[in-house]
Amino acid sequence: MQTDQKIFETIVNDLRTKGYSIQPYALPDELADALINAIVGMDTEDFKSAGVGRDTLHQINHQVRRDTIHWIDEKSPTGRDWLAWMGDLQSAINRQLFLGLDYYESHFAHYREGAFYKRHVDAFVGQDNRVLSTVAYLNRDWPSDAGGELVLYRDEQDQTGIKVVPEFATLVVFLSEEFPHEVLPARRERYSIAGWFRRRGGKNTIFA
Ligand SMILES: O=C(O)CCC(=O)C(=O)O
Ligand SMILES: [Fe+2]
Repeated sequence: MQTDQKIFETIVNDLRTKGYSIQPYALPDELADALINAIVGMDTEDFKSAGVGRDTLHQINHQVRRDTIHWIDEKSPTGRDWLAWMGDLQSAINRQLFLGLDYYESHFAHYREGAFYKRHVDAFVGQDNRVLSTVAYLNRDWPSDAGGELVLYRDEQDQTGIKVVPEFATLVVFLSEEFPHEVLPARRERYSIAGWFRRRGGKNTIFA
């Protein structure tokens, strides 16, 4: 069992050398358990169809994504624990990479059987202040033939990508502007938390 600090250190080093990090068993068991219990215990009306694009461009596009989402806040103890843990990761990243991250937003996501999210980037150069994307998975014993993998592409040209199985407690972190990615159709219900570390009012210049 690795300590949180050790995991954060590995993530920081991965981000520095590759711009992304894939960490199985990253979330503390207790936290991941509380999160999956929270998500499964929610009513379906607590989840909204997810949109595409920001602000005025925000629209629901079922050709692009079919997940439903629920934003996480500090009202519940589990929400607080999650945001505190990601806050510790934010501090570790800022200490070593000087990204000046000052805000983290995240939502539960539920992909029903057959749901997907087509290839996209989470932020556009100069248009957004999303610096790092994060995805945490909450599916115990995900079968190898169940699909639902995240495919992370190294750049616009990459058509092969790196496949990530959405297995319980795995955490993925990557530079939002750099890595196109998609979610392949899942053959069973798929639960995750997608989130973004942001820097208000500033562009990402460190990796430019
Ligand atoms: O669930 C995943 O693996 C990725 C989700 C995603 O790309 C997003 O919500 O922007
Ligand atoms: Fe995404």
